[in-house]
Amino acid sequence: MNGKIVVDHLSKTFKKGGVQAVKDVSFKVEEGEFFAFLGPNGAGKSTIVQILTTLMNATSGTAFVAGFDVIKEPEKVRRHIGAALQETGVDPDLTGREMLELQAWIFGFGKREGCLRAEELLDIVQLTEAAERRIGRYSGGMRRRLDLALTLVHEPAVLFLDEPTTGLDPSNRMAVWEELRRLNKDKGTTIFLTTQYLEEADNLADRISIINDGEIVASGTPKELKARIGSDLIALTPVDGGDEDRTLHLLKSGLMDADVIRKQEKILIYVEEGTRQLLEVARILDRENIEVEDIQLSSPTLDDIFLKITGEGKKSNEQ
Ligand SMILES: Nc1ncnc2c1ncn2[C@@H]1O[C@H](COP(=O)(O)OP(=O)(O)OP(=O)(O)O)[C@@H](O)[C@H]1O
Repeated sequence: MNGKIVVDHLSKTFKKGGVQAVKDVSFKVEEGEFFAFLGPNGAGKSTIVQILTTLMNATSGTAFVAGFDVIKEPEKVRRHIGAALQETGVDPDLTGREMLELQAWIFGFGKREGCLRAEELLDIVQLTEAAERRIGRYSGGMRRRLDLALTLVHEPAVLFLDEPTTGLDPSNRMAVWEELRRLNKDKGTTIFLTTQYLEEADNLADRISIINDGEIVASGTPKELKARIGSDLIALTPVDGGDEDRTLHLLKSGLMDADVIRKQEKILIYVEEGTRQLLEVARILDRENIEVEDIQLSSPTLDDIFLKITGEGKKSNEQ
């Protein structure tokens, strides 16, 4: 089973609107790896997934999935992948079991084999009890789990999941996570997942690429990325804006190993040990008579991470 993905200088410009959704993107996913593309709305995640799953052509560049060229050998690619995309076509009048049996038939299973496979998959995604219910009556979480089961019918070497847990409640999200981990560890399935949730990528992926505005802006293991961005964020708002330059300067020089940046009226400080550093921040503010309206300690959001990474990009370009 060759579960590798190799993407080289891939670009996509939509004729309609002239949007360059993917800009010269290159990356590799190793066989058996759990890889996540993390990015906000409109970053280009779905476009890349559509190209890799042969549903759309790239404008330039090459992509190989499971050893086959997505442009020249789309049928071979399709035979080796499973894809749970954002808009999947399931018939709401069929039951979960019927839909799975139909999918098995599409993939060339005989009747008996198809029934057995459907039974097995219903159990895996915990839908056995809802097997005889019409899909139209499934909850959002059940639909996602059925989508997942449908992609697994033919035991694909590579699984593409486009935002598989968007809109799910926490318990259903956990159930999907569990299943994905199991598939990756026990069956060695290569998983390519897109998400807007930092927590999801962090929990599941061996490696993450952060994508923004069609470009990969950072890649690494969750640990490497977190080390780069700091695991905690202190955000403070000086009263009436204060003397921002002075405050920024004092914090930068007073805090070792912290990144201090400005975001509108706030000052953001990325640190490793937030609680300890919060005390130090308070000491500096007090000593220098800087009044603040608000000070908060939290985990960085995706927005904060982009701001930091794109800010770093600018700095290194200027050097
Ligand atoms: N068929 C299309 N025609 C024209 N522009 C498109 C088309 N599909 C996507 N785009 C544009 O390409 C860009 C990337 O969209 P894409 O759907 O790949 O982003 P995404 O990261 O998957 O976002 P989301 O998380 O919202 O799904 C956006 O600016 C989008 O408006």
